[in-house]
Amino acid sequence: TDQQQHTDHLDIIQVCQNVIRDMHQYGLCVIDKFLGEKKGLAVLDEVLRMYQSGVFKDGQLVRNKSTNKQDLKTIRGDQITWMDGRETDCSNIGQLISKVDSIIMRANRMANNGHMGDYVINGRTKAMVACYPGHGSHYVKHVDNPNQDGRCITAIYYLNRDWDIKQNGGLLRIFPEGWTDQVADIEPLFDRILFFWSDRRNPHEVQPAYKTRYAITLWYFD
Ligand SMILES: O=C(O)CNC(=O)c1n[nH]c2ccccc2c1=O
Ligand SMILES: [Fe+2]
Repeated sequence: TDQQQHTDHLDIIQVCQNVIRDMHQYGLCVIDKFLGEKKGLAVLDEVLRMYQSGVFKDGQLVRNKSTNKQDLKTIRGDQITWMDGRETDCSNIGQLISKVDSIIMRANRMANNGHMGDYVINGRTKAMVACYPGHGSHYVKHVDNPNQDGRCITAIYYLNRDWDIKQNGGLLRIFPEGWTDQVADIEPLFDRILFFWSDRRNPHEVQPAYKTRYAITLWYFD
């Protein structure tokens, strides 16, 4: 209905204003209930089906001090697969990607007074679907784009229902440059999306996860 389209349109504008404000103030932005339960579950189903089909590349081997003993054991880190969202039976992932695209592109236009970091976003990577298989799999502290490879915004959509950070770990901790002794702790909760500047302003780490942890990441270029 055009009433529904009207409210959807207002939602998008509201979301874009939040993204512009938070990116300008904090260099990061978290939005919950991004797709809504129904569409979020549809995306999760497609990711789980892909994971079962074995298309994910095996995560790199990570040496990991085991919790109790000091001996080093190797565990598998993140397992990933790349997709453009046009694959068969992945239309919901495709719709997610289009929604993130429209928000980033619109926010970039709306913030023409350089409030989206003075970038002119003109493209993005494919979508990287990542699975941390649990058993302590993690990602060491890093910067996504340390050497000006063109990526300026990281967008991560999380798919983890009933995630209990105390039991399951897998916290994303960002160490925003310029924040003295403060960090941003982001739980990888279902239907949550996170945006942050991809460069040295946002070193971050994925803390050890003890339950399978899924996320879809897009990097936008300027
Ligand atoms: O999942 C998260 O909360 C954050 N995740 C990351 O920062 C992250 N960053 N860079 C990567 C590069 C290759 C494969 C996986 C990754 C990866 O999960
Ligand atoms: Fe990262």
